[in-house]
Amino acid sequence: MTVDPRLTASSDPGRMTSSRLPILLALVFSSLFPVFSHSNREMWFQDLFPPNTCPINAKTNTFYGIMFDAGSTGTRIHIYTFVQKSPEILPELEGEIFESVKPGLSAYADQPEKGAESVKRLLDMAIDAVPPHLWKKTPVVLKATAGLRLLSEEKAQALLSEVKEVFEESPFLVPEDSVSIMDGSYEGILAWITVNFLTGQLAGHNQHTTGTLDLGGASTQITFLPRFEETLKESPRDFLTSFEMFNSTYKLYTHSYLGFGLKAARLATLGALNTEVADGQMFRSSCLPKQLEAEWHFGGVKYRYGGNKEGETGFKPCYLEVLKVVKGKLHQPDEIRGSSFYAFSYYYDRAADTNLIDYEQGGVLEVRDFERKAKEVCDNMERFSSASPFLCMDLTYITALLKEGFGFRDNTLLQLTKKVNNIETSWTLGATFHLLQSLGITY
Ligand SMILES: O=c1[nH]cnc2c1ncn2[C@@H]1O[C@H](COP(=O)(O)OP(=O)(O)O)[C@@H](O)[C@H]1O
Ligand SMILES: [Ca+2]
Repeated sequence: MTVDPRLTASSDPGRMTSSRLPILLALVFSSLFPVFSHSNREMWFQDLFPPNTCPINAKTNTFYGIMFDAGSTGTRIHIYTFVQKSPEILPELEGEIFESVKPGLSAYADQPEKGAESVKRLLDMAIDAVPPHLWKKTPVVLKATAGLRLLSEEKAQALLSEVKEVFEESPFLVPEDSVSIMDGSYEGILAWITVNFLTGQLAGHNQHTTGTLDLGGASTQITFLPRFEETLKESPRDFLTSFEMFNSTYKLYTHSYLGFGLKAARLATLGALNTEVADGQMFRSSCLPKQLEAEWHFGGVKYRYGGNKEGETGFKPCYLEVLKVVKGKLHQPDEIRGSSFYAFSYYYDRAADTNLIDYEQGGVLEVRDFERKAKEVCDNMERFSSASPFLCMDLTYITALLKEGFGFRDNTLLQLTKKVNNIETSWTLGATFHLLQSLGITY
């Protein structure tokens, strides 16, 4: 078994990223709202917060937003702190407290109360982190992604309503719709907002925004701002979404492919996705070590899997297996071939696991680096036997997804990033902006 490095990184309860982003964020905010001056300072507030709550006479104050990411492999809490030092100065995103638990909510499909308990444990951290006098003004929201999308409506609803109860028993502000399954297109858009906000790209006129690639356990998203008319014309209608934030409208290309997350892809490669699993049934693959036989739990189901005892193993046969999962299944927008993208989640984790990038710093890779590493691992499985038995399959899937799925070139650049200025590159920050905007919360 490999240790998910994110687990160790996040096992320090109450870790507060000490980062302050005053300069960058003040820059971003002021460019987003360039007409700011003492006399028209309401201008930017009106965009972020409705005028009736504009803190024109507010003194220095801090406000918080709590966003839960109920992912397919884990549940995470992000507690964001914003500081507004004076009415003349724009609020700053001061920091983030981040913690996670495994497994994700969908693993509690048959025990919704237990699932809600895992949320409660994380929420208790927020009770410690947010000063009591601000509890009532601090919104708490949970958005679930692909894990819950794959459950039956009934099981998903049971989990969500247990979580809602936990929220309602808490001292925080519980907005309407505080617990829901997020639409896949929002997942992509909000991650794009987060990354481009944190890197200061939203400050200009959308000239240099960067596309984002998120590879979750159960689904994967691709999002970018099209530059060419062709892309707008040639893309399926539901891949293009207009989204308003910070007083700008972004017409983004975004799509979430359900069942194409890394762990769902393992099952698809094994031929076990969306099938009734018979008792004791064994799923074999040339992407796994020959002698391997083991069990794996995902989404509340137990799978038995193993290597091709007699048959072939290695990169070539593995690539052919994986290709069946992606070939012809994804839309390939021409314009992305020459662009560079930010990539995170499992792209990051697997690159870090195999020393393609530094775990803390991240790095820049070409698509072909994943292929090179996949060959190295798959053709020498015994050398990598201490790592996850799925390492070869995962790297091969990432290679096939990028090349044959999305149609990236071998030399397309990927910026692997886990954090920007000490803030997690997660859709949750974009979602928190959206939340604050809709609630008109400032302190
Ligand atoms: O806040 C975060 N920052 C960076 N990576 C994250 C964060 N939250 C989750 N991840 C990454 O997301 C991946 C797991 O995907 P997830 O469980 O969210 O599945 P899903 O998106 O398909 O529901 C892992 O690579 C994990 O490290
Ligand atoms: Ca996710």
